[in-house]
Amino acid sequence: MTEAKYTIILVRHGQSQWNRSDKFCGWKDVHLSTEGARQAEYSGRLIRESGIIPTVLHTSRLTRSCQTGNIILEQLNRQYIDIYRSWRLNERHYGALQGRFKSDVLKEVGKEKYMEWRRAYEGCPPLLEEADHDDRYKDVDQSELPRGESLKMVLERFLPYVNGVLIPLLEKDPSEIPLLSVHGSIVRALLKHWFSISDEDISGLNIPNAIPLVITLDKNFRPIGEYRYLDPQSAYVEANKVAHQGFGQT
Ligand SMILES: O=C(O)[C@H](O)COP(=O)(O)O
Repeated sequence: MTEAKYTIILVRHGQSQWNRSDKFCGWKDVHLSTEGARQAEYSGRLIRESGIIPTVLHTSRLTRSCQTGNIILEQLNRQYIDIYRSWRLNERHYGALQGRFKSDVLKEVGKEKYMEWRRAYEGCPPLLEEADHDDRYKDVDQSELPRGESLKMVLERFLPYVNGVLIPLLEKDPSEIPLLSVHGSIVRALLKHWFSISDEDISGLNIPNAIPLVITLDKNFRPIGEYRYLDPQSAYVEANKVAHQGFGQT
């Protein structure tokens, strides 16, 4: 049997205020809703009960991912651990759809286009004229900042973080357990990459808010078995709600 060498915990942030109102969010810096903060607490409890205790936190530069990570660490009484933050862990940039109600976009462009923009691996939403030149991205080569992205583009900008930060940290100390408090598209991109999910199948994968999932890797950073949610039943129910966003039924 292949020996497990590394363990990684991934979690999508808790419900944001725009998740609650079914608006495209992307790089807009929307905070957690009250329910989202409660979900993040639950996430922390699940991790505590699993006994898989993170030793380092990675977040994006978006507040909802930072808030979720902080709440989880508070639940674990581990607010002292190191935190790494990067724009490369940001949600997929939703281009000109950001701030629009999902139901309005669905009505306007029809189901096929709507699903292509939301879920097709190479489906890219209409681009913004200008990238987000926010202070938090001041150290980033401005030509790298997206104006809208497909999941494929997310994977391309996220992999340098996996190979340049995440993996080297684990190689240095294999006992580290990183917690990635991130976004739906980052979780989808990472699962696609590590579990070789096809372009077609990835379009059917939806990620629930704030249900942690655990991945075990061998010494060559190849996954062992399947990834597993710490609360599979809730993950199933909540992922189904995500799938139906915009359709007026949850
Ligand atoms: O950015 C957003 O709007 C959400 O976090 C993800 O939205 P999606 O599930 O429609 O891709």
